[in-house]
Amino acid sequence: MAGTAAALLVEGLVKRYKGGITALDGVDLRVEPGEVFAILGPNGAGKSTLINIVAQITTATAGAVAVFGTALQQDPLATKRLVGITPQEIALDPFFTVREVLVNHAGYYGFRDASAHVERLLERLGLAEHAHKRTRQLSGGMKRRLTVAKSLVHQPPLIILDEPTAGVDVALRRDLWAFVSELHQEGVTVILTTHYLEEAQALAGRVAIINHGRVVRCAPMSQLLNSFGGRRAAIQWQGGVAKPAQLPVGMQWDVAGEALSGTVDEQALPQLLAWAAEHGHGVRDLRLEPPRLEDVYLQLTAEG
Ligand SMILES: Nc1ncnc2c1ncn2[C@@H]1O[C@H](COP(=O)(O)OP(=O)(O)OP(=O)(O)O)[C@@H](O)[C@H]1O
Repeated sequence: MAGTAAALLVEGLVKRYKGGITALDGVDLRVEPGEVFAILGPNGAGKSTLINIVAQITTATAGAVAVFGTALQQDPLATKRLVGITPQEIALDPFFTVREVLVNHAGYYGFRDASAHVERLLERLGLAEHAHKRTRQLSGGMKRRLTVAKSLVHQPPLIILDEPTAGVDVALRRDLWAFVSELHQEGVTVILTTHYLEEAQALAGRVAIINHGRVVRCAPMSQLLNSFGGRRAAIQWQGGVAKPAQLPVGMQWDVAGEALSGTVDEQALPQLLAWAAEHGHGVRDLRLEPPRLEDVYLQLTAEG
């Protein structure tokens, strides 16, 4: 049923490395065509292992992977053509020029005349003026751009970006994500990992949080944020206020006694304001922010 096939289907995936480390401990995931899907988790959670299995850099100990209905184990070559993967570690041949890297990579996928697409990628990723340079002459950020371009040279319908913005400056991060959004609008399915949670919150429609090789939560972003009861709150008092004996959990009193901030339970805030009114403490400023992915993430990964 090609029409209803998931862009990526992962079932019961297990990976045990030699030496006994279980990096994936039974992972199930289904990413629909056209989604932007974030896979998040602490260092060592198993994200890269999962991506490396899909990229066929490493093999699974157990479980199954299918891309747009094609089983990786049955047809590894066809699967490879359907996915473009930007690995976390940059590995580029130092002796080729930027343009050669892309043309050669297109050739590897059987594209004889990929020049128009290669030129478009060079242009769009800000690499055109560096196209004649050997890769060893590139800055880290430029290498990162080239790695992304390389993963797109065969025009795959699914792209997987493993921390594409690790160690790159703000301008490039913004640029890369704008490009990813463009690809998404063109219908490409995007799976990404990042430790910049605000970026994941802005981009992804759904999120899977992985910890210790297991999916601890998989949900639409809005659902995940709404499930978190806490709100970020910051209060400034009119003048100094002595710290109350019972402070709401998750809030900090500043040293001067003029402000209170932190993550507060929804019920605790009215109680705090009632306490302030009772004691005649005026509120100079009160700010409430919607929950952040970071707060939900920290809660879920701490429980794991
Ligand atoms: N080639 C390998 N041989 C042995 N153990 C490995 C290998 N690669 C990864 N591991 C281990 O598997 C576990 C998962 O690592 P993985 O790189 O998949 O995590 P990650 O979620 O991508 O982490 P990060 O956010 O740091 O990139 C870790 O304990 C790691 O040390």
